Amino acid sequence: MSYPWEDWDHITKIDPDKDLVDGETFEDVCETGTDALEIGGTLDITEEKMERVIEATSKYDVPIYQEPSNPGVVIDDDALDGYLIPTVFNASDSFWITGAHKEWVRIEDGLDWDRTHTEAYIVLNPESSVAEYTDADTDQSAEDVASFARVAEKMFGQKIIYVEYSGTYGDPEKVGAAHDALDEATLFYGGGIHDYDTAYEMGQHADAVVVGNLLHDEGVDAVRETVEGAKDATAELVAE
Ligand SMILES: CC(C)=CCC/C(C)=C/CC/C(C)=C/CC/C(C)=C/COP(=O)(O)OP(=O)(O)O
Ligand SMILES: O=P(O)(O)OC[C@@H](O)CO
Ligand SMILES: [Mg+2]
Repeated sequence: MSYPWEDWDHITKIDPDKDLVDGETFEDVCETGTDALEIGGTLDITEEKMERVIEATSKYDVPIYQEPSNPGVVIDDDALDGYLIPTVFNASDSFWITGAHKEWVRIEDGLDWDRTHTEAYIVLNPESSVAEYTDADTDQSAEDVASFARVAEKMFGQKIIYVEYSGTYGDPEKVGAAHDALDEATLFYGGGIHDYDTAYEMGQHADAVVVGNLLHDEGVDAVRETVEGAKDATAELVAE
């Protein structure tokens, strides 16, 4: 079976709680060359804000996925290509590993399983709200990260492993270790990507890089540069 994310090099994460840079539109975002949009964030996400972004982005060609940070914000909308549901492998509280998921499945009947996928997060920036929120144990060596990645793929059948440094640029060695540990699963990297070089460097280790804050802080021209960095890194790997 093949999955759409296997072809992605670059993902733009839109936080529905944050604005775009003045004068920029969702059409501009879709024209950066990014391969997919993930809509989600940790704080203050409401259904209304989510719906506004889905409505504005669904007119364009780029696939859109919701990444809900809790069961209460999931939007039932045919315009979504699917749902990428996080599970945090290094969370201290099992609520963020399987508990929230159990609640979601208990409350909702008729989930669309064909469009529902999981992302196995390894959260590594202790300063991030996602680390605080999930009480993640971020003190992980490259070997630990590789082992989590392998457990996620081989024992839990995860198709997407996500090394998450949300808000800060991470350690390429740890990202590379996760990549080396995987056979088939797709590796996402996110955190602190802000220009061509950082996208290029992490793009050499991860299958796809995720760019979040940059869109809201700097805008679409900066995002476009990261698309180029990520695409060039992949082109180079393919040529090797
Ligand atoms: C079962 C369902 C439907 C939901 C539960 C989903 C889970 C387990 C969420 C855990 C938290 C998580 C991994 C959320 C993903 C989104 C994310 C990492 C957002 C980044 O958050 P920001 O709001 O940008 O905050 P920081 O950058 O400061 O971390
Ligand atoms: O906001 P940044 O630091 O780009 O991180 C992207 C993403 O991994 C957040 O979940
Ligand atoms: Mg963020």
